[in-house]
Amino acid sequence: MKQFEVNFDGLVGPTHNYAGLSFGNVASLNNAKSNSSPRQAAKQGLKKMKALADMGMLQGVLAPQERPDIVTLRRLGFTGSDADVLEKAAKQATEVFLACCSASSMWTANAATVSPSADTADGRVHFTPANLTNKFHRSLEPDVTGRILQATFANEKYFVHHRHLPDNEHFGDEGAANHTRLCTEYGRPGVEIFCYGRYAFDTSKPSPKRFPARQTLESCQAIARLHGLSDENVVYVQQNPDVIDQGVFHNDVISVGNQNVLFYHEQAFFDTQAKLDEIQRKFGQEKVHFIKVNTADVSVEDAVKTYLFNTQIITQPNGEMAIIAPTECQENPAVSAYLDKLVTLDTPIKKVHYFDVKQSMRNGGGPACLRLRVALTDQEVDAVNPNTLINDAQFERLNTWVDKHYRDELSFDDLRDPQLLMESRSALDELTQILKLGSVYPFQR
Ligand SMILES: N=C(N)NCCC[C@H](NC(=O)CCC(=O)O)C(=O)O
Repeated sequence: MKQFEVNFDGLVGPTHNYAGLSFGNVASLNNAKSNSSPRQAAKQGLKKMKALADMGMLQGVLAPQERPDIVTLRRLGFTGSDADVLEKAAKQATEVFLACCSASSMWTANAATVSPSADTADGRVHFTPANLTNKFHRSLEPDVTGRILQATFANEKYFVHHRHLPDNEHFGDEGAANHTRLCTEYGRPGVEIFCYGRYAFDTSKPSPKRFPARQTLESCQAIARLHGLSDENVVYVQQNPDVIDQGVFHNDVISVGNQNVLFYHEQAFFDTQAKLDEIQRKFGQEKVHFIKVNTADVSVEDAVKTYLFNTQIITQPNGEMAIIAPTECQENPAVSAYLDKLVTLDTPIKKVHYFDVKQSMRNGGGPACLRLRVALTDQEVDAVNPNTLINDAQFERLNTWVDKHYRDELSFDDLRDPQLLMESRSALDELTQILKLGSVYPFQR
């Protein structure tokens, strides 16, 4: 049996824009209202997908969502033709309107939590879409995310799809952005690490003061139950509330794991040593490489600015690990010096590849935000919808599709243009044919 980690990257949607919607996410607020380029954004994402496929990695793609979200705007009382709905919402409730235009489903690390078959009681791969309750614009995603995941992983023999957790802050869940898995090999049982920012029911416990903690312990526990994980394979780790207050809105902004490596900032966690000991104990005989980055080498501020930890650590076909980093890391002297040093140390990480994903970074989404990791056996890979896997032909098709449908520049005023809605729908209609997803969007049903 062969085993792989497949990255499913989010394809950026045609309304990609900067609306300043994410309080607690520094980049989102800093770039609010600047013009965006949906075409560049989608192409930057596709280029990263293609590069990983060219490195011999299995690479998938997840479709974006339909925006502007007319169904939600109607649910909120805007009436008339679609053009009327857009016009009225933009005028009468600008913030609500902008939230309904966000292309935020591109960050598929927040699409779901995934447990590989080696970890689950029934030996199938389990998916729970994230409810993303903390931000209104993101809370609109889970239903369609669930449909896209079901169309991508469609075989019940291998894949189980749960409904997202109850839509309430008590069960606030941000998916794989707060979940990482360590293992010896992808197809062997691993340790699933669930990170949370606060306790939902016990307010006497530590929590951030300035910015919201989006994920609760209770949501992590619910997902572990749903996925049939054994207590011996799960570790719950609280994020350090102080780093959430410095802009670490998801744990994947301050730590990332792959196989026997946990790469983290010394300030990332609460009760760090006890948690690392628990991880090592549950991991078993083999030693985990705990790669700690000290504040003296990289400050939390630089980590948030450059997304040093929102990198992907991948195991290449030759067995060596490489880091997929945003070019912001290369441009920052402290961070690039750190990475230059890291590859010379005695750890499995031997190389750094830099990618320009600036369009996404300006909304607080780095390389790791753009992908959902799914560890699969060869049989499970064969059961995935093959049209969602990137090869030369599919890359060419998607790149041409972006050129045909996407605008090069988008401003706030463009978002209310009914023509943009039509363009987006015809783009997505064609996309569901390219990826053979069936009718996943509200306008198709
Ligand atoms: N760290 C991970 N895994 N994901 C990053 C998500 C970024 C996203 N930004 C936004 O939604 C900004 C949209 C705007 O402001 O227009 C968020 O805050 O949820």
